[in-house]
Amino acid sequence: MSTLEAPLLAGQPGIQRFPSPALDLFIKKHFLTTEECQGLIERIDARRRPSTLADDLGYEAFRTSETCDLESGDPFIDAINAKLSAFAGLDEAHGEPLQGQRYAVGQEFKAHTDYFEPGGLDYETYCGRSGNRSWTMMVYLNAPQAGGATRFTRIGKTIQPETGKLLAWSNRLPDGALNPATLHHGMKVRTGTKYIITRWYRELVWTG
Ligand SMILES: O=C(O)CCC(=O)C(=O)O
Ligand SMILES: [Fe+2]
Repeated sequence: MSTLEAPLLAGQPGIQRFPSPALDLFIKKHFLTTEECQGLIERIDARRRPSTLADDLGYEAFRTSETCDLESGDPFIDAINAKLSAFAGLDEAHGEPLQGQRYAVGQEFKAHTDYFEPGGLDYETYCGRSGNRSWTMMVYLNAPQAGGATRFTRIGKTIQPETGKLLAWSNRLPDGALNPATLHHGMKVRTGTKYIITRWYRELVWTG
C-alpha cells in the first residue's frame, strides 16, 4: 500500500500548520522531551561520521554536517520512531532508519529537496525497492546559540531551532507529484553546535 497521507498530524493538539497552499508543513513545539533529546545527542556524539549525499553532484561543501544512523533494535530508538509514526498516523513499516545530524560552527546543508530526482543517476538504487520519499519528520534536539535555522527558500519561511521542536512536511502535492516548494536549507551554525534527527517515510514498505 502506498502512503502519501499523514492523517493524524493536522488534528494533534498544539500543532501549527503553515498557511500555504504551496506546501503542507507542520510545527509542534516540545514534541520530544529534554531527556529524549539528551539521549539522542549522546548517541549521535558516540557514533557520528562525515555525512554523505545520494546523487553526489560534485558540489563541494554541500552537506558538511556529520551523520549517524540510529539503528532500530535499541529500545530507546524504537520508542522515538514509534512516537513519530503514531503522531503523524504514518505506517511505521514505511520509515527509513532514524538519522542523527550534528553541525559544528560553519557547517550546513545547502538548499535541497528530500525526494530523489527521477532520472537522477542513483534513482533506481535509492527508490527501486521502497519508492520515493513521502513525508519528512525532523526534530531539533537543541538550540545552537546562533545560526542553524531551516529556511524553506521557495516559500520564504525560516524556522528557528528549539529543543524538542518537530517539523513535518509532505514532499508531495495533493495529486502525489513531487513538490519543489519543499526546497530547504539547513543554514550555517554561527555559534555552538546543532543536533537534529530526521526520519523519512517512503511510499512503500522500507526494504532498503
Ligand atoms: O538541518 C536542517 O535544518 C535541515 C536538515 C535536512 O534538511 C535534512 O536532514 O534533510
Ligand atoms: Fe532535508
